Amino acid sequence: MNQPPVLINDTTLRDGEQAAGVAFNLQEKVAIAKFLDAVGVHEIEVGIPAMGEEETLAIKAIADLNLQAKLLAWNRAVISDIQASIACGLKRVHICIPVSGVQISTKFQGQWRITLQQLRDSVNFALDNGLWVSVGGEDASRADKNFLLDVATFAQELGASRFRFCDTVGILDPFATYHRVKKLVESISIPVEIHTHNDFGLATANALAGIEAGCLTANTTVNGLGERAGNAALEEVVMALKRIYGLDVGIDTTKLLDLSRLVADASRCSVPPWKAIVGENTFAHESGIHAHSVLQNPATYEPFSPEEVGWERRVVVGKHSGRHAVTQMLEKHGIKLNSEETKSVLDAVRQESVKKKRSLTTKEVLDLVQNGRYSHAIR
Ligand SMILES: CC(=O)SCCNC(=O)CCNC(=O)[C@H](O)C(C)(C)COP(=O)(O)OP(=O)(O)OC[C@H]1O[C@@H](n2cnc3c(N)ncnc32)[C@H](O)[C@@H]1OP(=O)(O)O
Ligand SMILES: O=C(O)CCC(=O)C(=O)O
Repeated sequence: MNQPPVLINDTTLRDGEQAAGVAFNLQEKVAIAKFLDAVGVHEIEVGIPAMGEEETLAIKAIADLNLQAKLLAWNRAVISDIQASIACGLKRVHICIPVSGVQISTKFQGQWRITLQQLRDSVNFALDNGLWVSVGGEDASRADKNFLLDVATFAQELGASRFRFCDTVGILDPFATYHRVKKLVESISIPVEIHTHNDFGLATANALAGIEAGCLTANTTVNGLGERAGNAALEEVVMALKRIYGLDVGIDTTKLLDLSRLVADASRCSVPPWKAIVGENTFAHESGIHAHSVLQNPATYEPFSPEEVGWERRVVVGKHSGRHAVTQMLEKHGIKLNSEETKSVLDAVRQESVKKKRSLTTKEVLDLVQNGRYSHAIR
């Protein structure tokens, strides 16, 4: 098969797990890696071997699975970090160095030459040990533009096979992302990866802008889990590429919901109902005008069919319902009401929904009909 136009390098097991309070155990890490691989994710950032034994045991267990997906571990520009990655049996490493003034002054006391020396030493060490190397420019979005290009060129000259552009604190918009990444892509010959954060709710849009500007890989996480407001969500990037850009990256989208549930469960971070692609309301219709149309033609209010991402469509009855949805629900249960009776059921539904603060179950609607004792109701 030809290589897809864009590769997904999923970092749920690294940046996803960095979300405050999230801690996967070995079994969960292995299950998530297997699922990512099964849906066709091309690369998995499995974690940070420098964290110690618990983490390295999980990473080794994933490496032993011989998955189709390529595995890489995250490292600082520190030789002992690379040694820890090698000890896990990994063949690919990602090596991060800060590139913005604020990061270099805080972490390296402003000594950018030392930062670059550490990068050189760690990349050389990795290459000498036969590893494939990706270099990450942490806080690239706040870096001096020329310095960023110098670092990326330096990484390329050292022998890195990829450079990751990181919008570490999520401060770019898609337009700025496009221009900055395009400049980077045009300045180096190794592929560029986009890594975005969601501090202003723009992570997915910025990941797409990076891809549009020429990135070959996008760093994503399931459910957008990750540091602070999270990362670009795997399911959003994949579906936007498929449905907005017409780019099929070879991922089985029908499994995205199950994958989301697995990660929500393991992370103990539930997904809000309105969350794109995997939120429980994404294919639920309550409003009368919507339900009336969707019952005839779902395309009126759905961008694509629910089955494409593992959902089923739901038309629910609640405060905003109109008579068409209620009539359809009742007729399915052999109940035919005249228009006055339907209106009266709708009034009761609205009151009950406000009281319960949710839509009603079928049984609750049937009970309302029963309690209304409509003479025309046949069962
Ligand atoms: C933007 C990102 O997401 S970067 C990824 C961040 N992820 C994590 O931090 C999660 C896992 N981290 C950890 O388990 C630990 O922080 C470890 C094992 C990596 C390091 O732990 P410790 O040695 O206890 O150091 P601590 O975390 O307190 O401080 C970080 C150290 O790394 C240095 N450092 C930070 N980034 C880099 C880098 N890219 N390259 C080299 N050194 C770095 C800091 O300057 C500091 O150095 P110092 O100990 O000499 O002062
Ligand atoms: O991989 C890197 O270089 C840094 C990654 C990261 O998590 C970030 O910058 O937000």
